[in-house]
Amino acid sequence: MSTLLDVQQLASQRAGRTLFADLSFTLNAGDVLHIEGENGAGKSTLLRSLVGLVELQAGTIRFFPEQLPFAQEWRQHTLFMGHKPAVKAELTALENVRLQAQLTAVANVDAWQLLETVGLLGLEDLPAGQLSAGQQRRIALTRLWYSKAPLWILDEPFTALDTRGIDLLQQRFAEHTAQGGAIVMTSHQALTWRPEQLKRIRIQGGEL
Ligand SMILES: Nc1ncnc2c1ncn2[C@@H]1O[C@H](COP(=O)(O)OP(=O)(O)OP(=O)(O)O)[C@@H](O)[C@H]1O
Repeated sequence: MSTLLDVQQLASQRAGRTLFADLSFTLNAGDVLHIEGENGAGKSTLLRSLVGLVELQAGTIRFFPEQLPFAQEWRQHTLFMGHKPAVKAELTALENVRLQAQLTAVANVDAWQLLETVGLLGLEDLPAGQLSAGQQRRIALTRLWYSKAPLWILDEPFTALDTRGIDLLQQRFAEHTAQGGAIVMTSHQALTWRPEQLKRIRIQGGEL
């Protein structure tokens, strides 16, 4: 079974408070890792640490393949989505989808097809700032339908989605893992889909 991510003995502190310590896990092809914990427990900090956006107090993170230089490595290997949908309010839905594809250097993306997939056809010409929170989330999530990255790191991807949106996203997760991808995600909601290879970590008061 191929390993995509190996994390050993991570520790993180914020304002002198230990969020987590001695955190180790390995992600293999097909794995879904669900990070759970109350507000402020440190879930986002952990995901941001994995992609180098937050400094760690201790630990090692190894992405595979290892032969790539680090700066390129996680970008080519990993898709990271933070908890706020990264859309530009002044651009239309269609322009946002195209811009996201350009920024991730993916060519030949059919933006219209993506909008249809996520249920936004008919809204393509509206500025994203005039769309609802769930509709903006759907724009951001279109990346998941063309990403070639095997490892997805997703902070609260279900936020603001309705039931159909959550089902759609979980179907996409199932396809991704069936093709050998892996997912690390936070969510306050239990998954309604039961992945074959589900791992769970709960961060609570600095304990795991
Ligand atoms: N940039 C920052 N500087 C200082 N402290 C921070 C910073 N970002 C987060 N924190 C603190 O780190 C702790 C963990 O925050 P984090 O966002 O990781 O929690 P979370 O588990 O993702 O919470 P939520 O469920 O509310 O999204 C919080 O106490 C927060 O105040």
